[in-house]
Amino acid sequence: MPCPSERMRVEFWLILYHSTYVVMQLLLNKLVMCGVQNTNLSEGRDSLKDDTRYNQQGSQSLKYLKLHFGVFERYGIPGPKPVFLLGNIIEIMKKGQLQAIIDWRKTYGKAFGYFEGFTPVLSISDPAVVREVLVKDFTNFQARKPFPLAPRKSLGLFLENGHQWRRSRSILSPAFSTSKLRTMTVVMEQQIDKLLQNLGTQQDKGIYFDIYRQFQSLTLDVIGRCAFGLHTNAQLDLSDAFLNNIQSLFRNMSTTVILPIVMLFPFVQYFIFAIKNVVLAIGMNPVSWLRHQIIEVIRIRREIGNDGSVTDLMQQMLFHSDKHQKMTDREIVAQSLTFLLAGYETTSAVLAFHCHLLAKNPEAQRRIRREIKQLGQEKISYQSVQKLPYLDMVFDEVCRLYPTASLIVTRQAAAARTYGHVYIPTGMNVQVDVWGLHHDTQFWDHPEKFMPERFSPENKSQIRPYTFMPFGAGPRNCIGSRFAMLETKIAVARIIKDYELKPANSSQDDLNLLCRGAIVPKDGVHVKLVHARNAKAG
Ligand code: HEM
Repeated sequence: MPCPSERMRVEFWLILYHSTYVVMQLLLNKLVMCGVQNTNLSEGRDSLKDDTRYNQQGSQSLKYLKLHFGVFERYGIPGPKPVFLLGNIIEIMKKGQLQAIIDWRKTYGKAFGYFEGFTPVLSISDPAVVREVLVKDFTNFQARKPFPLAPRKSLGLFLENGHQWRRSRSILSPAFSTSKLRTMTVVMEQQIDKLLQNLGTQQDKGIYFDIYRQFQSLTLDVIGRCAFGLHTNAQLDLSDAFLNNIQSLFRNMSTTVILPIVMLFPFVQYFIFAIKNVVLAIGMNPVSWLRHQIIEVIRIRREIGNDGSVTDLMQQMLFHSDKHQKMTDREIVAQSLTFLLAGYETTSAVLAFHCHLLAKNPEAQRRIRREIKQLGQEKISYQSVQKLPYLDMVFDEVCRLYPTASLIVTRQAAAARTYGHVYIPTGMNVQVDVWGLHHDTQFWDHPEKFMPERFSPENKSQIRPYTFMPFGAGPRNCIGSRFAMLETKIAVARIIKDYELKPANSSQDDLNLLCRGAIVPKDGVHVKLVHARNAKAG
């Protein structure tokens, strides 16, 4: 049942929709094509543009819209019936995007179509089709689904497409090489020391506290320092300006009223950009604040120059040896923002999900602790964390149960394709339903149970390819996956070595989840820490 505030939100949107409808009608004829361009469904050989009915009636935008909203029906793709102009946005807003997709998958199966407002999306959770889209036929699915409200220029790696994406990916990939990661681990370890100090204070108090908040500060300090040499101090100072601006950016993302409007009427973003530029110019926006900080870092780093002593992401962008590979300041700002946000949000959620599941599974904690003991005096570091096979299994199982980035594995078809029974029209947006794949009883025994043994070396080889993808797959997979795994494993190993995690409420089996790009624990993860030497021996 939606809570009253959610209901009020839905009602607010309906009223807003009706009151703007008349105005929209006046604008529709001229502007509908701008919106349609956003989905690219009108571009391509067998798309709507080639549809004979569209050609006869294309000049009449209302009839065009009917064809647009009939795309799945026309191609025999099952899915929830879209409401004219609203698509399936009401259900998405009522339940949240993740829950809506989970429910639709139960009804319509492994390939179904829905409308994110105006944008048609084909959800896929058939591993054979997923393999084609993400890997084998990647050249046809290089682009991501457009993100409503994405800036028009300087998108950053996550949203870039085509030549720009290839260029950025080739410049940025070396920043995550094994030797660079080894260097970054030293910075991670220093920040994890601070986390442990903070946890020590919480343990002394003997109270339940939200450990997710601690992880948000940790991951910001880690990515800030490892990637840009930024001296954020989010762990020791909760009023750290970086932390506050990033938190308000994500808060705005999940509560903004603008996003659903743009989903319904993509052309509205052209007006919003004009307003946004004014807002940015007067510096009232967290993005604007973050941009200014990054510009300042660029200035300082240029002044210091490249003495070869720092080899982070910023250095990679500023001082690339190949002059054709040098990035403009505008590009550097966009890439930096992308990495700052990606590094902060996903990893902190994954750390929090680890604590939630480990707190409920004390035997798993004991096994990790025993494994760490076998390291003897060896410090938990880049090398030693690779020698903890059970921790690896736990990491995979946590990411299977809570694939925090499952809603961002999207692509757009450059040309139409048919794989088995699944037809993907030109320009169609494809959402790989990672959550559905990770929780499918066809591929996993008791998928809702926490069972790290599924990922033991013997069992791992039995896992069907493309049913487990916490970091996506193919050439566009997560560029920061090894960085995130290292940070998570070192932090979890250090915590479990010293502390036993106790769940705040053992009867609360399911976390409330919130989708705001990544899937995060809505109300945090509340635990209590008991010093490991006082915990019951296993
Ligand atoms: C546990 C933490 C993380 C998870 C679960 C995660 C997951 C993902 C997923 C699922 C994708 C989309 C892949 C696809 O479409 O096939 C992605 C893309 C991306 N991730 Fe991560 N990520 C994590 C941490 C990070 C970190 C720490 C960074 C940066 C240091 C990062 C930077 C990026 C970027 C830039 C992309 C876009 C890649 C492209 O389009 O070429 N991620 N991530």
